[in-house]
Amino acid sequence: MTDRPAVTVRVPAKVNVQLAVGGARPDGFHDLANVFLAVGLYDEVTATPADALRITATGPDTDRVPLDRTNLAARAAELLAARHGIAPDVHLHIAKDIPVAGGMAGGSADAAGALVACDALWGTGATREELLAICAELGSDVPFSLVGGAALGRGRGELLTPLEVGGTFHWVFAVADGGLSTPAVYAEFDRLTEGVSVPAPEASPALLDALRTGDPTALAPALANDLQPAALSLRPSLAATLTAGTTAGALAALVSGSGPTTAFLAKDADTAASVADALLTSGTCRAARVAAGPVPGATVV
Ligand SMILES: C[C@@](CO)(OP(=O)(O)O)[C@H](O)COP(=O)(O)OP(=O)(O)OC[C@H]1O[C@@H](n2ccc(N)nc2=O)[C@H](O)[C@@H]1O
Ligand SMILES: Nc1ncnc2c1ncn2[C@@H]1O[C@H](COP(=O)(O)OP(=O)(O)O)[C@@H](O)[C@H]1O
Repeated sequence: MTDRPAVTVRVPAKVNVQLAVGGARPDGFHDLANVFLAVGLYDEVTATPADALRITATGPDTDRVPLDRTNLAARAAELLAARHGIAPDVHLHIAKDIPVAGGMAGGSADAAGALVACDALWGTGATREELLAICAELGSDVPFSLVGGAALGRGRGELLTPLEVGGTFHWVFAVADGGLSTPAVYAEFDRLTEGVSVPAPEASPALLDALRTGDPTALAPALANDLQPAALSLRPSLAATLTAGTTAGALAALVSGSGPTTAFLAKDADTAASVADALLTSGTCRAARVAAGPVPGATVV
């Protein structure tokens, strides 16, 4: 154990403003055109010197977060330590605010946060390229949690091209009871598209233009999630949440990634606040959170 000071890293959630899904690949993954936007809901990962690897977590629903070595933050610490030939001795505390298993990449955020925090604590001096390679090994969404902002993810989502965004978009996120398993949602996508020829996934030019100009009224009709029918099939009650948000004045509504969190684009911050109130009153969700994006990725605080 050393007397190095603790390092805290703040990492944002994401919403997929477009999630175009291709057919299943031989390795079981799906090729994507995944347009990520980082939004201002955050987990914080604090790395403190310790005699062994230990994970703790506080926040809503942390009873559903594994505290053993299957936690993505623990796996991140182990991968970084192994590459540098050191023991992964660290206490990682996760202050969770991103919904668990909610389609907002909370576990990926914790993995990226743990990587940056351990690199700083241990002085391993990993390059950006090395960090991105470890992120891709940990999960398809983890590289984006590291970089934040907005990006197009190709391949299984890990091959990122940063995107220009010309303004701030205001969102409401309706948190559902319980989570949805990402593999189960992709499997339901496969079931629903069986016998159908699934086109190669492509980013929508209209959507990329709307991001560039920062215009929410242009972004709204371009929002698209190919996993939404699968998420709704597994969780039909989400349809009522989507309707409650658009009735309350959201420009558009969609399932966030694999769900079950639903995302509502508002024209401004005031509208987002009133849509959040209406969603809560509707009784169709457990919590409603407002957040804006884009925001930066994993950042030492
Ligand atoms: C759907 C998305 C949209 O951004 O995120 P969530 O909404 O779950 O946060 C991602 O594709 C989830 O990424 P992530 O959660 O990192 O997935 P991984 O750990 O890499 O893979 C978990 C499982 O999801 C499926 N999977 C994931 C990515 C991909 N391109 N094709 C897939 O089929 C596979 O069944 C895989 O075994
Ligand atoms: N640090 C972590 N935080 C949350 N979940 C984690 C973490 N590490 C592993 N998991 C597991 O990953 C699953 C997916 O969690 P999460 O990343 O929050 O959702 P999603 O993939 O929908 O964005 C959880 O159900 C949990 O079993």
